[in-house]
Parts: sequence; C-alpha cells; structure tokens
Amino acid sequence: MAFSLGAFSATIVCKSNYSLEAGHIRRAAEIADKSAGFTSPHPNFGCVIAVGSKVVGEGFLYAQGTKCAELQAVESAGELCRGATAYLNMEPGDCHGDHTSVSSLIQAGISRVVVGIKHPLQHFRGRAVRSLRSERVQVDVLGEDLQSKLIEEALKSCLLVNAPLIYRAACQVPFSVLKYAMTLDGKIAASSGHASWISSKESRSRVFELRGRSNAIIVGGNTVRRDNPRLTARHGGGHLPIRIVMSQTLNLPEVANLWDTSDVHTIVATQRGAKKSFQKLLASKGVEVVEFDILNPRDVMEHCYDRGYLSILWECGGSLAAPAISSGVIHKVYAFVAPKIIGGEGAPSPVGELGMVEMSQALKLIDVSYEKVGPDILISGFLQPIPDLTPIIPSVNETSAIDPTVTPDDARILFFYKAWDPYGAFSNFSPYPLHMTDENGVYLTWPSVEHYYQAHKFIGVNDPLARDCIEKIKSSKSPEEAAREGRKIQKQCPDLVRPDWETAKIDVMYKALKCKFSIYPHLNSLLLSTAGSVLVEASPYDLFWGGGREGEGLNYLGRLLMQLRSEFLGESLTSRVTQDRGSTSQNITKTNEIQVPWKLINR
Ligand SMILES: NC(=O)C1=CN([C@@H]2O[C@H](COP(=O)(O)OP(=O)(O)OC[C@H]3O[C@@H](n4cnc5c(N)ncnc54)[C@H](OP(=O)(O)O)[C@@H]3O)[C@@H](O)[C@H]2O)C=CC1
Ligand SMILES: Nc1c(N[C@@H]2O[C@H](COP(=O)(O)O)[C@@H](O)[C@H]2O)[nH]c(=O)[nH]c1=O
Repeated sequence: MAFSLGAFSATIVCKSNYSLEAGHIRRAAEIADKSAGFTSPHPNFGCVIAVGSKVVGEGFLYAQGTKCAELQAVESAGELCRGATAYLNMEPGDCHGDHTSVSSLIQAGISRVVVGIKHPLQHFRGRAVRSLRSERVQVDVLGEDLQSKLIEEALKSCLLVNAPLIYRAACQVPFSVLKYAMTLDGKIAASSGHASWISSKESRSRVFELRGRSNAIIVGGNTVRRDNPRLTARHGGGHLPIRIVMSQTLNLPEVANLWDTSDVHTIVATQRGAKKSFQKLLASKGVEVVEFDILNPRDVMEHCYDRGYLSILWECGGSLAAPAISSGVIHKVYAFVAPKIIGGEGAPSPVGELGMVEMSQALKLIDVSYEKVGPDILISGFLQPIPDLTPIIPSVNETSAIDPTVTPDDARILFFYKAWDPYGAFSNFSPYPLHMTDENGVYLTWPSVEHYYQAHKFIGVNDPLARDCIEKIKSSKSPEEAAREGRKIQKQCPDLVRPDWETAKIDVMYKALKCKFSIYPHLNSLLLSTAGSVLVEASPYDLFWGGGREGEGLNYLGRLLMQLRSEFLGESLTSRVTQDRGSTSQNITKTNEIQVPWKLINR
C-alpha cells in the first residue's frame, strides 16, 4: 500500500520531543516483557500506537504463533491509527513469511514507526525497517536516527527485554543468570549445610518470577542431596522451566522432588559412563540423562543452546558457581542479601575458588541495581556487557545457514530447527494454520502442524476424555503449548493414545505437511527452492523426527519434507526405489536405503 507524499511529510515529528518518544518506547519494552519465558524460547515484542502523548493502542506477542504485537495494537487503536506513530521495542522478525507485523502497520495507515533496536539476528536485521520505508513510512531507529540521553535510556530498556536473545546470538550459549541468597556475613548455608531459609518470603517470591522467565534452572548434585529442592515457579501461573542437575558422581538420592516429572521435565547432566544402574533408574522415572565426556558448565550450556534455550537460571552453590563463572557462561548475577549473620568457618559461600589472589582481580559488576525486597536487599548486575551485535553476527557458524550457497561440506545440507531460523518455516512449530477435513468429512482448522500432530495421538479413541484432550490441544495458544499438552497426556494417560499410533504417526505427519506446503504458495516455493539439498531437522534430542546432536537421529521430519518435495517436483524418489504405492511409512522405509550420508558431516 502506498501513501501520498503529502501524508508522509505532514507526519515528520519534532525530534526534540524526546521525553515523549522515550516514554512510549519504554512502555513498548515494558509490555513486551510481559511474555518473558511464558512460551519459550521466543523474543519479546511490544507495540504502542500513539498520537502525540496519547496512547491509542497497545499489544504484545504472547508466543510465536499467536497474534503479533503490531496487529493487536492496530486492532485496539482502530481508526486512530491513521497518521499515528507506532513504537516497537524491537524490529519485527516476520520469521514465518507472512509479514503481518509490517503489513498491519502499513494497512492501518501508521505514518511513522519508532524502532527501539533492530532485530539481533542477521537474517532479519533491517529487513522490516526497509519494508516500511519502501512503503514511505517514516522509520526512526533509536541510536541511529534519534539520539539523546533519554533515548539512550529507552534504548537500554529495549536491549534488556531481549537481552537473552542478544547474548544467545552473540555468545552461542543461552543467557545465564546466577542467583543466590546469602547472609550479611556472606554465607549461603550454615556450616551444617542447612539453608532454608536465608532470604525472606518476599525475596523467594521474586525468585519464582525469575524462574518463570527462564527456560531451565540448574543446580549441582550436592544441592539436590542437601536441599531436595523442587525448583518450580510458584508465583501463580506462567511458564514452568525445566530443571537440570549437574552431577559428576550420580551419587544422588533414589527419591527426590526433582524426579517427579509429572508437571516439569528434569534433565540430569553427568559424566559419560557414570553409574549406569542409577541412570536406568532415573530413566524409569521419566528423567532424561545426558552424558558429557567431561561434565563442565560450558558444554552443558552449549547443549542448552542446541536445545534452543534462551535463558538459564543457576541456583547452585559455590562449588558449581565458580567454574560456571570462570568458564564465562554467567552473564548476570542476582544476589539477595539478608540482614542475618550465621558465622561458621566451614559455612559455604556463593562462589568457590576462582584462583584470584589480589583484590584488583575481582570481577566488577556492570550496571548494578540495588532494590529492597522485604527485609532483604537485592543486588543485581551484569558480569559481561550486553553484546554489540552489529559486528559479531553472523558468526562463522551461522554463515552457512544464512547463505545456502556456502556449504559445510561436499553435500548441501539445510538444517532447520527453531521457527525463526532461516529455514524455520519447515519446523512444525511454525504457525501456519491447516484447514483439513476430519474422518467425518467436516472441515477443521488446526493452528499449526504441531497442533494437528499432537491431537491425532488421541483421535479415534472411544473415550470422552480423549475427545477433551483433542479439544484442549486444538485450542492451545501456541505450537509449544500444543506439544507440551500432547506429550504430557501421552505420558500420563497412555490408555488414551490410539493403539496404532506408532505405525500411524508418519502418515499423520505427512498428511499435515502436505496440506501446509500445498496451501501456502510461499512455503511451497521455499520447499522447492531447496531441491538438491538434504533437509535435516537439527533437533539434538528428538531422535525420531530430528537428526540428533551428531547425526544419530533418524531425521524423519527432514525425510518427509524431502519426499514431499519430490512429490511436488513430480519426480517421486520413492517411485524410483519402488513402485509400491502403499503408505508413506512404507515408502520412507525403502527410501532409507538411498539417503544421502549427511550423518558424516560434522556440524
Ligand atoms: N542460599 C542459596 O542461594 C543456596 C544455597 N545452597 C546451599 O549450598 C550447599 C551446596 O553447595 P555446593 O556443593 O557448592 O553446590 P552444588 O551442589 O549446587 O554444586 C556442586 C556439585 O555440582 C556438581 N558438579 C557438576 N559438575 C561440576 C563441576 N564441573 N565443578 C563442580 N561441581 C560440579 C557436583 O555434584 P556431584 O557431587 O553429584 O558430582 C558437585 O558436588 C548446600 O548446603 C545448599 O543448601 C545451594 C544453592 C543456593
Ligand atoms: N536457601 C535459599 C535458596 N536456595 C535455593 O532454592 C532451592 C530450593 O528451591 P525450592 O525447593 O523450589 O523452594 C535450593 O535448592 C537452592 O537452590 N534460595 C533462596 O532464594 N533463598 C534461600 O534462602
């Protein structure tokens, strides 16, 4: 949609009104932050539409796949959008190719957009800004087009809201926060190891909120032995992070709160080969065990990065906090200081041996905040400054993903995983609604392939509970919620799962993929544009649908997409292997024999 030059020039604002501008951007950042951690991992977007000082519309993204912040704000402002200014904490990513964020602003007649920060990922960076400008919408980016002390502060609030994404993108590990509660004399427990409680109820509620913003909470084996923690977010609703225990010895109790995985998943990270019998016991309780050659904080963080985590909260004691700090994976510290003295020469302190001998070597926190929480003081600050992304991204590793002409090895492999990655539209979590008939020929709409797939675990089961589960999954707000719901019910109520699920699931998936790539022309083109490349879902832990960390996964999602591509290209690979016109699962089994050896390629 084009605008007349007259309308454009009439909306040039006086840039001296920085206090107003900064206020609206800070509000966009504030509402963006409301969804932090709720459905992870996704960036936080907020949009405020204003006419002068008056806010006429607001919106924030709840999770990927839900209505974008800009569209919500436009809908709430209605006709008042015409000629108004939209304030965005971050440039939209439009990772699903639908461009709703940008087009909703343009179509509503927004004449100026103020952007807090450009998108941190290189393949999105500047794209939405260019699209808006090409439609003659005036775009001002903080720090580039607008500069002042107030603007700098507003820019900082935007950086803080998406700090996890920025650190993750720049450092190739998730954003990590070390949190501890200590007495005024610097102890995190009495010399007996007893620690409940040092901080006040108010402080501990604050910790629940911090947990709710994180993808995972980490503790060491000793904390499990000593405290038997639950590590859940109990502040009333919101996201529940998974729990990670780092234990070299696996000398852990057979019964522990963390082994109850009915609501939240637990991972035990350990040394390769440690106590196999205990590993089996954990597995029987639904706890995932991940072995590392040498267990250390950096490798565990790289593993978490591969799993797509944005933000980690370390709630360990000092002996684990020290190597985490010295290996450079901790970015921020939250210290709750209680006005209590416990004494005790052997009482543990928050950070163990760092090898420093002079005070001048001490690590100095940056951007320190002091806050009174109940009777305690919360001191927080960064150990590493928020990275400046411009020169760092893309990293060498990212280049091959961004530019498909760059190949990591001889064969051309396109990895996809998270929905906002360059080929993220191939992910089942990318939010493309499917319109499909059910077994009675009735048209139904599924918000994503993931919703469809998860619900089909329970379809055809003659039990009203199964039908309730289907409805619950179908109405899940996001693909992540649908996945969580489907997996949870499957685990807790195996009787509700259709008996043929293991043999039917590939056909169910193929049907959903075929619908997705048939009804969205740009997805169809994207899939066809990959002809000649091997598609691999880079999921490090789903060894059926994904490719695994080192190629140990079966990559069925990648295989089905390649099969679909062949079908669309009219050169069915399977028909060359076999004339069998049977089910997809039969075809795919035969196709296995001629798969490109992508597993040989080291990512
Ligand atoms: N006030 C507070 O905020 C907190 C207090 N605490 C208290 O602190 C005490 C426990 O402290 P602490 O033993 O330091 O804490 P942790 O148990 O959290 O960390 C140490 C344990 O981590 C495991 N680990 C795995 N990899 C490493 C590695 N590379 N380096 C070191 N350890 C590794 C080991 O488990 P394994 O031995 O199984 O191999 C080790 O014993 C308890 O008394 C607890 O109550 C704990 C957390 C917070
Ligand atoms: N003692 C202590 C903390 N300890 C941390 O909290 C964990 C217990 O969590 P949960 O079982 O979920 O209540 C414990 O294992 C340790 O990691 N935290 C605090 O905020 N203040 C405190 O005084």
